[in-house]
Amino acid sequence: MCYAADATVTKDRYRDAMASVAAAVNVVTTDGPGGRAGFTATAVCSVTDSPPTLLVCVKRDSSVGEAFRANGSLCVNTLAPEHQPLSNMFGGRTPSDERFAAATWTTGCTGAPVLEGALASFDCRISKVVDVGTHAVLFCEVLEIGGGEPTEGLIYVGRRYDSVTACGAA
Ligand SMILES: NC(=O)c1ccc[n+]([C@@H]2O[C@H](COP(=O)([O-])OP(=O)(O)OC[C@H]3O[C@@H](n4cnc5c(N)ncnc54)[C@H](O)[C@@H]3O)[C@@H](O)[C@H]2O)c1
Ligand SMILES: Cc1cc2c(cc1C)N(C[C@H](O)[C@H](O)[C@H](O)COP(=O)(O)O)c1[nH]c(=O)[nH]c(=O)c1N2
Repeated sequence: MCYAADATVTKDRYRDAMASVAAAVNVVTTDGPGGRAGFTATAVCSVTDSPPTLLVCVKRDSSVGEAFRANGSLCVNTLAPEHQPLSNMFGGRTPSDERFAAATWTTGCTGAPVLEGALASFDCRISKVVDVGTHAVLFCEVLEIGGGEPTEGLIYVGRRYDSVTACGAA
């Protein structure tokens, strides 16, 4: 039985292990009094369907984090394989206006940009924020859902992109 992390559980060892965990890729957006912002996130997961709630983890020292807190709302846009270049743009070092110019957007009920062609989009009110280490965990109540039938999804695994085909899809 162990009650404390052993010395081998370093930040690098943790990241190396997490790199082997395949994850869906999302562009998370917001707009409002705190300004428009968006970033690529794999740290997104479903929490409960009653009320429909998901979570998003965002680095607290990132340039985008404050806009999400200030607006109190966001949209999770789940990416298709053709969105890989968009994922790289929203993944850092690209000015915000250039990120948004690279795709077509509509506006969700919260005012957040909704990506045209996203596999699914979840427009949400941020219901709770919990700071854990370097990240803020944003719990988000889903207010509006968009998107079509899933066919192929973009995943990130082994520090690179790949795609998966949904069972039954052509
Ligand atoms: N949760 C996150 O914040 C997260 C997730 C994926 C990628 N990234 C960022 O994207 C870039 C490329 O990542 P990579 O996968 O090629 O190599 P990497 O070695 O930086 O990350 C490997 C894996 O560790 C996890 N991870 C990375 N940074 C993290 C962080 N700060 N907090 C919690 N988990 C983290 C992710 O699952 C990631 O896929 C890096 O700058 C990385 O920080 C961040
Ligand atoms: C594939 C992939 C996956 C993630 C990221 C990157 C990439 C390439 N990044 C990093 C994040 O997108 C990047 O730091 C943003 O651009 C934040 O804005 P600034 O870095 O401050 O411009 C990221 N950041 C974060 O806070 N939570 C996450 O889940 C992820 N996931």
